[in-house]
Amino acid sequence: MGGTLMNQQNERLRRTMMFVPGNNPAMVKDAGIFGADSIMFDLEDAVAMTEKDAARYLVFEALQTIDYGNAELVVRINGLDTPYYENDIKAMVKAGIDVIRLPKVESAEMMHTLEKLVADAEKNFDREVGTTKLMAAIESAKGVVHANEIAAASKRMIGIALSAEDYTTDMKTHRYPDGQELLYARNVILHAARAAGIAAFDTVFTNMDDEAGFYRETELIHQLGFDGKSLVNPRQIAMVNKVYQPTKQEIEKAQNVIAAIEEARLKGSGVISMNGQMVDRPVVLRAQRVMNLANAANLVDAEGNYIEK
Ligand SMILES: CC(=O)SCCNC(=O)CCNC(=O)[C@H](O)C(C)(C)COP(=O)(O)OP(=O)(O)OC[C@H]1O[C@@H](n2cnc3c(N)ncnc32)[C@H](O)[C@@H]1OP(=O)(O)O
Ligand SMILES: O=C([O-])CC(=O)C(=O)O
Ligand SMILES: [Mg+2]
Repeated sequence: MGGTLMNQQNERLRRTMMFVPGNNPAMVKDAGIFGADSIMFDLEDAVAMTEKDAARYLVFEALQTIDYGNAELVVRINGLDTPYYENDIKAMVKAGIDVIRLPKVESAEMMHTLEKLVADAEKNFDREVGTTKLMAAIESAKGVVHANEIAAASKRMIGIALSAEDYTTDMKTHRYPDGQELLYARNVILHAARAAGIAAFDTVFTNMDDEAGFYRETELIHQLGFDGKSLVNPRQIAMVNKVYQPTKQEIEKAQNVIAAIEEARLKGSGVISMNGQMVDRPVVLRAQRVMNLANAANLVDAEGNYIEK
């Protein structure tokens, strides 16, 4: 079973992974001020062919000079079928990027190719081998069919993401408000990620004027169990955080569960009854995730009291 009590407590939250076009100096400069859990510099589809070198150079410089605080730094490199990915990998590893996201992944072999190039770059640029983490974007039927092996392709994997714009094109459909066309892919990707013990990310929502639609989609993927979502705009960050923020009642219940299990543990037991409800390991793990989310949303003070907002 994935995750001990300890690493659940320390789990890095990845609710919001915001795309930042790698060739836009103003956006690259300010990307850290919006509070995204992960900032994802894009060298792929947000960047025109004529701008590929300029974007790589800009992101490389930004990574050396700008303080992005606690945000995880991710770069979406160009695909393995382009002339750009090798230079992307070298520059990003040299700059010390946290995570490389490979787009349009269809097999574990593609991740192995990436891993080999990343390891070579780490050796060349004196970075500790294994420190650059990887993730895969699944954007086609073939990618969905191979999601299990992709998710388990490397020890460096931190997550897999659904990329619904390319995926719906591949499936000869398009995106509908109710998301029925994505239900299978979402569930496959989520199960592949959970089975491999890594994170699952939902896709971007591109209609900036449809707030109700954005909330509807975010509530759905939260209910399914996704860690979070790829985003295209800073305004979407607060909306995702709102959906992922636990309620006062959920927080109080989680605190009671954690207190009860501590008491049980002191008595040498792993299970206890709380108001007639059995509390055991899975209940405790869920409670710890609630507290992790509550702390990230600054909803509890140092004494554990709920902060009314
Ligand atoms: C299918 C795919 O591959 S999707 C992934 C690739 N796509 C992208 O990376 C697109 C990223 N997003 C964007 O470029 C923009 O948000 C757009 C084009 C969608 C909308 O642009 P706008 O209408 O100008 O956005 P908006 O008015 O909300 O911008 C407000 C501020 O946030 C900034 N901003 C907007 N999006 C981003 C972003 N993704 N990253 C950083 N800053 C951003 C704007 O520069 C603006 O800053 P300012 O007030 O200092 O001028
Ligand atoms: O990763 C994403 O959500 C954006 C993307 O490339 C796609 O939807 O094709
Ligand atoms: Mg895509």
